[in-house]
Amino acid sequence: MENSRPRIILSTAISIDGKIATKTNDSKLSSKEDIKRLHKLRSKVDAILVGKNTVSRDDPILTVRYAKGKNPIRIILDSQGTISKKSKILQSCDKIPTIIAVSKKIPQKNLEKLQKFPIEIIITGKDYVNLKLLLKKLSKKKIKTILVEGGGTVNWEFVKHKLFDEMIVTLSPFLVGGEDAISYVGGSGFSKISNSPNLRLKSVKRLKNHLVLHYEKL
Ligand SMILES: NC(=O)c1ccc[n+]([C@@H]2O[C@H](COP(=O)([O-])OP(=O)(O)OC[C@H]3O[C@@H](n4cnc5c(N)ncnc54)[C@H](O)[C@@H]3O)[C@@H](O)[C@H]2O)c1
Ligand SMILES: Nc1nc(=O)c(N)c(NC[C@H](O)[C@H](O)[C@H](O)COP(=O)(O)O)[nH]1
Repeated sequence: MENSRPRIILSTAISIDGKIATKTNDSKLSSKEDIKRLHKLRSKVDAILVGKNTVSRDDPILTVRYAKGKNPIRIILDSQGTISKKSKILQSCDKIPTIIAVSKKIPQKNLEKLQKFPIEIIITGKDYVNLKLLLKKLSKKKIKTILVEGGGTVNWEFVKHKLFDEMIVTLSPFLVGGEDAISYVGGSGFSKISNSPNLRLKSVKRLKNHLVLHYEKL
């Protein structure tokens, strides 16, 4: 099993109270130094993966800009294929390799919209992208390492299925609060602490007021 999927690194910046964005979706938690660290890491992986909501709310481009090195392949989980034509991801897909992972439930008109772009569309899962199958397909494409950059729903899917190897959490010196603000790991959650993946703290790096915590899954 371990060899049939790429190596997965989960990477997120969180507030002290474990949020990844405010209730109005302000997610700028990283400092300049932390962004540089993130871009260096991006330059070392084969692909970056995010969920559809992160694309619609942040409009990321997911390139390497504050470090030297190549851009990884971008992978978006978007079961229904609702990504906007105007998103930076689709607007730059002629220059940066892009994979949109959709489910069999994708409406025909959304599939046709996506097919007009020079991207790869991978269809797995009945209603929702099937992560295990997707990772198997990505492995066959020689994608060996994937940096998962959230958001909370995507993080939960990887945590729930224990489909990761490393976790890098930047603890940012902010308090966000709010029942509706998105947490680092969303979804339905575990009932017992003993259900959590076992993690070993490998290193702690201080970047001024931010702490970069690096864990490995045992
Ligand atoms: N601080 C940070 O480091 C950071 C990082 C990323 C995102 N964010 C924030 O997180 C928020 C978005 O998080 P979210 O939880 O709403 O959404 P998300 O970005 O995790 O996207 C979830 C969506 O992806 C799609 N999807 C398809 N197949 C899936 C699968 N197998 N597993 C999981 N998702 C699948 C579904 O439509 C699902 O609703 C935004 O506000 C963004 O700014 C913060
Ligand atoms: N490490 C980290 N710190 C943050 O403060 C933050 N908001 C994100 N969020 C991850 C998410 O995927 C973002 O949308 C991309 O970090 C934007 O990436 P670009 O600048 O477009 O390349 N990640």
